Amino acid sequence: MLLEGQKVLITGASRGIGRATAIMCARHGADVGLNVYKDPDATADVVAEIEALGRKAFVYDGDVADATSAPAFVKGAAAALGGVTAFVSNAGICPFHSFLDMPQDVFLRTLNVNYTGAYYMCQAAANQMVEQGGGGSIIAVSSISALVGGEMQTHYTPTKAGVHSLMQSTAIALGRYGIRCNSVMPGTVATDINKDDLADPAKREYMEKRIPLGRMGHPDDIAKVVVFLASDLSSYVTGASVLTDGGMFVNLQ
Ligand SMILES: NC(=O)C1=CN([C@@H]2O[C@H](COP(=O)(O)OP(=O)(O)OC[C@H]3O[C@@H](n4cnc5c(N)ncnc54)[C@H](OP(=O)(O)O)[C@@H]3O)[C@@H](O)[C@H]2O)C=CC1
Ligand SMILES: C[C@H](O)[C@@H]1OC(=O)[C@H](O)[C@@H]1O
Repeated sequence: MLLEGQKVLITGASRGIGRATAIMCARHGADVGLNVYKDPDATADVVAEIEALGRKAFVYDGDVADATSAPAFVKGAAAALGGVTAFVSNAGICPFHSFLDMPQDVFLRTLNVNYTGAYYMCQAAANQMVEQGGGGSIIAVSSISALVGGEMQTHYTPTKAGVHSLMQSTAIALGRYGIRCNSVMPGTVATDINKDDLADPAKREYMEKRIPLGRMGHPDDIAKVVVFLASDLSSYVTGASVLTDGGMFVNLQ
């Protein structure tokens, strides 16, 4: 097991990549702090899976875009689990919308959840790790969309680039405390975030044909990389990004 004795906190842990990451961290020996939002049934399911693995689970239900959520989640989890050794900023939304008529509320909500919320959460986690001493690992779930664009994602792709850049700068700011900061960049993973978009057979076929490995990602494909970045296997990795996309990014022709 790669995370024996670790205390890993994950935002957006009720579904998709966050859920898979929480369960995989527990499989690798970690106790898990789960930030969830408006999804009590899904949360109960994740907690049950974690506890069935013999690990502890702490749940904090709060909007990452609300500045009070970050200290409440981190401090609550640290008290319940006995500290924080790794933090995964995962929560995110992608309400596809055209650029020219992008409603301000859609733009601002996407920015506040995907970037501002990530900033608050990573800052709270870092302060907890500094207070504890002993270093730690902060992982932001960025995206292939940090590197390329999307016609219906003009509000979204900059937030993914933002969290990637945040990891580069926090890696510098926190290195002296032994805290590593890295991003994982998933390609396209079939989850609720893109359920409607990928319901279009033509879009789904286009995306799948771009992927040399011949399939879209599964949430576990991303969770494995997060476990690596949280573990001692990545002890000299900081300020880095791990593109995890089945080869989609490099596939021009
Ligand atoms: N799926 C993909 O193809 C890719 C995803 N990503 C990134 O991965 C991350 C996870 O996405 P994915 O698992 O696919 O999406 P899902 O929609 O499946 O899950 C998103 C999770 O984030 C939570 N969440 C949403 N808004 C908030 C909020 N304001 N506060 C707290 N939690 C919130 C959701 O909780 P609730 O259920 O209550 O809404 C849910 O648990 C995102 O950051 C996304 O940008 C990056 C590249 C590709
Ligand atoms: C929501 C998208 O389908 C998904 O999220 C991203 O970051 C990439 O754009 C993926 O395609």
